[in-house]
Amino acid sequence: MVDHPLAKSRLTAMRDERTDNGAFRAALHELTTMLVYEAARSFATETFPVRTPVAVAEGTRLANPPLLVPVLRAGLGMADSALALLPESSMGFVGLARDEHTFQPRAYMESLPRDLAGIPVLVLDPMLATGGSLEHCVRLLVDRGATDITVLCVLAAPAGIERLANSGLPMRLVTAAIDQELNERMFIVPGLGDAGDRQFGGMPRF
Ligand SMILES: O=P(O)(O)OC[C@H]1O[C@H](OP(=O)(O)OP(=O)(O)O)[C@H](O)[C@@H]1O
Ligand SMILES: O=c1cc[nH]c(=O)[nH]1
Ligand SMILES: [Mg+2]
Repeated sequence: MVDHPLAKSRLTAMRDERTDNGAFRAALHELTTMLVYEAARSFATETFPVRTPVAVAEGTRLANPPLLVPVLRAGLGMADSALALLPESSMGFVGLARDEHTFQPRAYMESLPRDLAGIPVLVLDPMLATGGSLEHCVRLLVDRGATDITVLCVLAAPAGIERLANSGLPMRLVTAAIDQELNERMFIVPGLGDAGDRQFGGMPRF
């Protein structure tokens, strides 16, 4: 868990029901920068000589930049910030919409490299509620050969964390907070509402 005063203040802005869509997106962008910074702490690096105006120094770069995978829609609000910190990365996309009645994820888009063997993957989705959506997404990645998967969330519910842990899928979770529970509509409590709607507005589901 990323436990930092600045991360907490951005999360507080996102929770506040008075925060409008623009300010919500701005807080999510900034919080994502912090989450990526923390998640990248364990990324493998390699060194190489770099010439300064004075002498040669030892430079450092990521040995294997990760594939970024925002889960549409809500994960889109994390994509730009993640790519700004990891400009060498490529991006794939997964589109999932949770059914309002069954709470099962419905996949409507998938744009991923065919072979992910040897490629670290950073999944971006602000919300881990029941865990159905992220389990579906990570399974897609594992089916393509990914073994090094980090999931970046803003808020996680205990039920979702447990579901991912019990799935047996290889992944590491980085989150800004773990909330109490889910309500009868499977929303995180106290949570922040619907992270997609709060960024992009409500829309009729097709
Ligand atoms: O853990 P779960 O119970 O599966 O719920 C979490 C999912 O719900 C939200 O997406 P949503 O389905 O609302 O789609 P949206 O991003 O288009 O709003 C969120 O971004 C996750 O993907
Ligand atoms: O609380 C929740 C649960 C699922 N998806 C959201 O956007 N928010
Ligand atoms: Mg939503």
